[in-house]
Amino acid sequence: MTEPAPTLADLRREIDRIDEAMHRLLMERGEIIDRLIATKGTAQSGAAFRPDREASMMRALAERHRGLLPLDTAEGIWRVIIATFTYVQAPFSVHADISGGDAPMRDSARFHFGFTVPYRQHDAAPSVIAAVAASRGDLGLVRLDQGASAGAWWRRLEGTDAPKVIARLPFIERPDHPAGTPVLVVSRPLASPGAREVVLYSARLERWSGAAAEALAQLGGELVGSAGEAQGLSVLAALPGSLSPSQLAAALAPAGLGGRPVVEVGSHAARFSVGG
Ligand SMILES: O=C(O)C(=O)C[C@]1(C(=O)O)C=C[C@@H](O)C=C1
Repeated sequence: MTEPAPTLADLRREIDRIDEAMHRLLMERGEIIDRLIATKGTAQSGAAFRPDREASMMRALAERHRGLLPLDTAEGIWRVIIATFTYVQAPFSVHADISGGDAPMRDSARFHFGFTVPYRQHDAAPSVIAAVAASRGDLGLVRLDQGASAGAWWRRLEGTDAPKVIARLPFIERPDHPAGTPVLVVSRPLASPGAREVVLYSARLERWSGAAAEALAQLGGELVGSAGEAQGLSVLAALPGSLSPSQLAAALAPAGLGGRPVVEVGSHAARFSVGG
């Protein structure tokens, strides 16, 4: 005798059972977060965001994901869960540079931080960085694909107490990501060390040089920003964290590196992509 096919009501009961279990697990997750606040000392630091932990959680999610549910949805759900549990530990706002348009920045902010976290618009990156510097634990989002028109905003990150880059979004890169605008996340310097697989440096070049860009690429690095300044070019360079600033300086030498020291302005987890 073959089993009778389940009825619609049977299948809906299964869905209700799963939904209730998921909801109970989320509430249980909230209880763990409640205990974590004391262990982590969130109240003292005023900032709960741990980008290195989040990058590894998002990577694990992408690696185990299977089945009918699109990865976009699974990623979006967990972004909202993690961001909201960050927010309930210590409220923060997300400040976005919308000089290249509000829509992609709003999509990125909402996808990665949900709707509970306030979204504040700024007409340029320096104003985002100033807002972050004046806050206790806010995050700033600056677009990476605006070219020279955005100016050398990363120079505002120079100095020990100045905000720093702490993450690059999206955590899971892929073609057709629903919020795939490349964005750097800026915060006040983290109390605990963040991810350092990629370290970002601000430097001044005398001129543009293809040979320098090529040497940087051979080290596994890249120029992620450049903008003209009074004498030469201000650049934002990304370098694997295993390499030293002197290796960066040697790679950039064909471009006439100089005028001021190479300065670290932040770091983030290794970029991770799926598909494509
Ligand atoms: O692991 C932590 O430190 C947490 O605060 C928990 C949690 C999460 O909800 O999983 C929230 C915020 C952090 O950015 C990372 C992860």
